[in-house]
Amino acid sequence: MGNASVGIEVRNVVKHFDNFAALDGVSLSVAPGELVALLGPSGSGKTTLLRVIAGLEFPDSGDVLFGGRDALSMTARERRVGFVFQQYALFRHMTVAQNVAFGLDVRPRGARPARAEITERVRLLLERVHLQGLEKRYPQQLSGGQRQRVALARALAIDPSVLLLDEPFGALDAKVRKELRRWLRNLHDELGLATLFVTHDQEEALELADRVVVLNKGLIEQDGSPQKVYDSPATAFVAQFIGDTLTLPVQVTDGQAEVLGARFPAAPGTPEGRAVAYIRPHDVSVQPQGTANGVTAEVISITLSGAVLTLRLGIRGLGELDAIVSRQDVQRFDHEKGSIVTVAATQAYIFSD
Ligand SMILES: Nc1ncnc2c1ncn2[C@@H]1O[C@H](COP(=O)(O)OP(=O)(O)OP(=O)(O)O)[C@@H](O)[C@H]1O
Repeated sequence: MGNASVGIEVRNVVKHFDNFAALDGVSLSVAPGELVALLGPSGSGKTTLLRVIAGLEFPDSGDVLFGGRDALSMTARERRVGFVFQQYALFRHMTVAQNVAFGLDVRPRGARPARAEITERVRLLLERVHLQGLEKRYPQQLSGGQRQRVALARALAIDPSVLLLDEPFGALDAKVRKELRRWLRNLHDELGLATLFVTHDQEEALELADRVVVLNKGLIEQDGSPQKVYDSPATAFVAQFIGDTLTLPVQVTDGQAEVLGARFPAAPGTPEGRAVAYIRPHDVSVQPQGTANGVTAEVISITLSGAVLTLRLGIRGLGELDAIVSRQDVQRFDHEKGSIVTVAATQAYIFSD
């Protein structure tokens, strides 16, 4: 270990497959020591962007810089990218130690460290990913989470200049994913590399990253802190993609629209007239009828979802809407199936139709 970490800069990258623009002019940067999540739905271009950065795909136009140097003129090997894939990345017929050593073993003789040095490096790497003692196991003798940690150790073995992770926890169950998220965050902080982490899981992106870049159809919709992306979605796509939003039709007048009894500003540039309000179930308040401003609704069902309850509400003329409320509120207000309640939005995002 020991090569200085470098930042990644992507400038206006375009990549077509036939006539289809997988990347349609993408710019982003990842500073040394920064962990950036690239978040987007399936097919939005996330993997393509990682492959362009890694040197596995060549862009039609645009630039990729590592530490200010033109990376497009370097081969994939010269870029020294640590890459972790979603799954199937380990060699089944090789032990854990052989898998981790792979990137060093395949180097030409002059550039290959001595056997003893490789063995020692593998030992240190396995310690770093908390898998010491498992050198002789084969991948099928490991849990999914352990396999991905081996994959990370293998990516680190080449002493990478940057780290690219393509849905590394995508195939794991929710509990393991959460544990590995924290573990990865700590490891990233120790390493101080520029890390770009691809995910389609908004919760993972918001919890893990210093910055979230939302990609849709080959274009960046928003690039900002997790809080900014969550609290101030820049586009209708981000509003809809983050936070399990519900939509309601609204009318914009004087740059505002009434949503469930309260007025909220429309996004800058939203034309007057028909528009769409995006509301998160957490931003819907449910009170006993007549005790607050809002609209009248009927509780259609109540579902327990962990520490909170989801109330499905029927609003005449508008349809159905979910509200997430605390158990205390449900008890305090005595909400039950069939109750008539007053519903109000505490936050809403309004974009053109
Ligand atoms: N080699 C290729 N040839 C043709 N089309 C491709 C190729 N690679 C990717 N694409 C297309 O480019 C688009 C972006 O693909 P990409 O794999 O980058 O998306 P993604 O956001 O990583 O999706 P997922 O989350 O499903 O992996 C998709 O429509 C895909 O079908």
